[in-house]
Amino acid sequence: MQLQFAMDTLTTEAALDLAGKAAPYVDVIELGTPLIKSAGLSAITAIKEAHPDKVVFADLKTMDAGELEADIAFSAGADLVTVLGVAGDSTIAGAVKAAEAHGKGIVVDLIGVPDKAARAKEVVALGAAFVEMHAGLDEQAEEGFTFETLLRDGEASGVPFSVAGGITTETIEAVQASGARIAVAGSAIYSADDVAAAASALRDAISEPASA
Ligand SMILES: O=C([C@H](O)CO)[C@H](O)[C@H](O)COP(=O)(O)O
Repeated sequence: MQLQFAMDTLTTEAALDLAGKAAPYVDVIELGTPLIKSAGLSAITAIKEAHPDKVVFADLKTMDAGELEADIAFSAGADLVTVLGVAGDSTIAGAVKAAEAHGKGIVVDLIGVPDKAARAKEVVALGAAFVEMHAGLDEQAEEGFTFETLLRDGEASGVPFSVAGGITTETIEAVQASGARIAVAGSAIYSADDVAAAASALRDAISEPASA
């Protein structure tokens, strides 16, 4: 299983600093939605130029204009771009068309999708590289939140999936056991006093070596 670092910070400078500290321990560097909205597409270019050996993930969460939005993110340097699973099939198909033109990939974020396992099958059939079983920051803050359902949905989907939703060193082993391709960790790394140590601890908690 691979480790993805989601940077929900607001400036390119902060993102470059975080990425520099965490990069030795992670496979995928994600520019979070708030970062891209705040700093713009140039933040994607800056991260890719600083880390050309890493997979750069642009969390656009596109809902419409799939081909256009994906195209501008790939042109800026992204390797993977997200489209929302609640978007229409034509939006996802358009984003996949842009990915094919660039030789890159679309990830469908299933945040807010009621039946994640069923939608996962549909969007992979449309050409998505994989899906993200995701509970967002607001859902995580709701009373009684548990991400166990994300793991069950991932297993039930039968398609390649990542998991995001407040993953920590205490929970990452369960994510791996679910068969996830990638564990996405944001606040567990960027909110830590020692960012490098937090990323390293998550890496150490993954028992199998990183694979492509
Ligand atoms: O995608 C995310 C969220 O919607 C804000 O952009 C987070 O990056 C994702 O949830 C991972 O972060 P943590 O939940 O803090 O691990």
